[in-house]
Amino acid sequence: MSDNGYILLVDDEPAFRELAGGWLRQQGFRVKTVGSIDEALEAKKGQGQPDLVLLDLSLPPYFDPQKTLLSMPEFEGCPVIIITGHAQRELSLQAISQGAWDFIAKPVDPDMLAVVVRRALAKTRLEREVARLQGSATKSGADAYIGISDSTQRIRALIERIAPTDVRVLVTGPSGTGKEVISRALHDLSTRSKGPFISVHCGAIPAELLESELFGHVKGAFTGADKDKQGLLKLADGGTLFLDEIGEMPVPMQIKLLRVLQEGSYYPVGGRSLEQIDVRIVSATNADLAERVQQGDFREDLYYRIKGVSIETQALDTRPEDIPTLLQSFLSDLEAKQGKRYSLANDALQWFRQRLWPGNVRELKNTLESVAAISMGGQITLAEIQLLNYALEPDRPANLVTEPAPGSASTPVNLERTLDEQVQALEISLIQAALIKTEQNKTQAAKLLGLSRQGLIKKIERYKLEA
Ligand SMILES: Nc1ncnc2c1ncn2[C@@H]1O[C@H](COP(=O)(O)OP(=O)(O)OP(=O)(O)O)[C@@H](O)[C@H]1O
Repeated sequence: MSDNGYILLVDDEPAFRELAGGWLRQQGFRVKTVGSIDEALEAKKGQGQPDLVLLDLSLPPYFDPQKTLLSMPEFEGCPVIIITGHAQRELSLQAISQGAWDFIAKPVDPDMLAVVVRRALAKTRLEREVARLQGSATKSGADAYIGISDSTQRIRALIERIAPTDVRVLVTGPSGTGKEVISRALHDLSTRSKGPFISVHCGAIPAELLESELFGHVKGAFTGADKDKQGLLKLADGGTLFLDEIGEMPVPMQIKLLRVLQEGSYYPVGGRSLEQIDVRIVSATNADLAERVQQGDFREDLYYRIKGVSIETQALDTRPEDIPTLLQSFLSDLEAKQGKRYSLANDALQWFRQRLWPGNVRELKNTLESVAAISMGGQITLAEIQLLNYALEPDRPANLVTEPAPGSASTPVNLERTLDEQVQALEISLIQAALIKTEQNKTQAAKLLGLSRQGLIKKIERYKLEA
């Protein structure tokens, strides 16, 4: 079961602890229940700061209407939701004015509890992300890869783990999802960060030029080679060579690259003296390389050489919760660049969230920049979006909008059905939406959903979704 957040429930009624703890666990939260403030402090020592505290209002001395109403310095920075009896409504309102996030009255309605808890946790997540972004005016290292979704956070953690090692990395995922951002972050956090980061777009260089671009050439090697020229491999010496779109590298070139990776040396085109280099290779592709290997378009031995650790990015449409933080970060970049303030109206934010982004973050960023460019006084509203002729109707299929990813702030809560049943229903509707959008193209649909093609086919079979 996923970990949607860690909740500390403090209540002196054992029956309530058991019941509410059970409901919340069913919703995928990690819950620790304790009967007193002292036990809560002990729990904090053992298990660290919770993401949320649920506190029975009647527990002294933390709630004292005569003094500071709510004083929990030990839990600073973490939202506190007060649990009250009916008679304590006035006090609860006072507690909120003193900094509690919300209150909920006993007898507690499980649906309401889950909604209030999710809202509070979403707020903490956002606040932490804002603080993180503000703390890093120029984002570097893993922080440059922005977002709050589970998959983005996992990728950031992975970058931090593997960057300092010299392991080769293959970054896969749809176009515009930040594969180059990740590769750059791997370099910035590595021991090679003072060395060069050289990026080669293997698909953009004509096949006949790629060899001399990578290996360099000596004077007279071919018509037009009127002087010696260093290749990109040499330029990357002591640093990182980023091979973008490696899936598009012509097979004869793959053989030559394999030799370099095996031996750490190569001959420039037309040259006789062996060049030694020390580079870390990070590769990226939006193709399914394993499939290419099977089709004979990519050499298996090279595939295993470059693979090392794989990082897989997800299509933006599978993680819409990243959109607000990405927009916020891009707007701060624009502000820094242009020395101008921007603000994004709620209706505009909503529009960005409800649109599908087949071009992923690249398209999101470009659209935001276009809209910002024509905004009056930095105010970005639906009017600017309309002026640029974007359709205003949300184009995300209704079930993708109204049923956000499990664990996001507004997931509808239904305790009549088990968590597994609800997760399955959500999976089915997302798969159906992706198949409709891609006109039943399983490879595209799998990409959209951030699954492997094989993974999608298994799910289609399991849920009997074949048309
Ligand atoms: N998580 C992210 N955080 C910050 N910026 C991002 C993120 N993802 C993408 N971007 C931005 O989106 C644009 C495209 O990113 P990038 O070039 O890294 O994508 P890519 O996956 O390598 O695309 P392609 O496969 O087309 O080369 C860049 O401007 C990049 O800064």
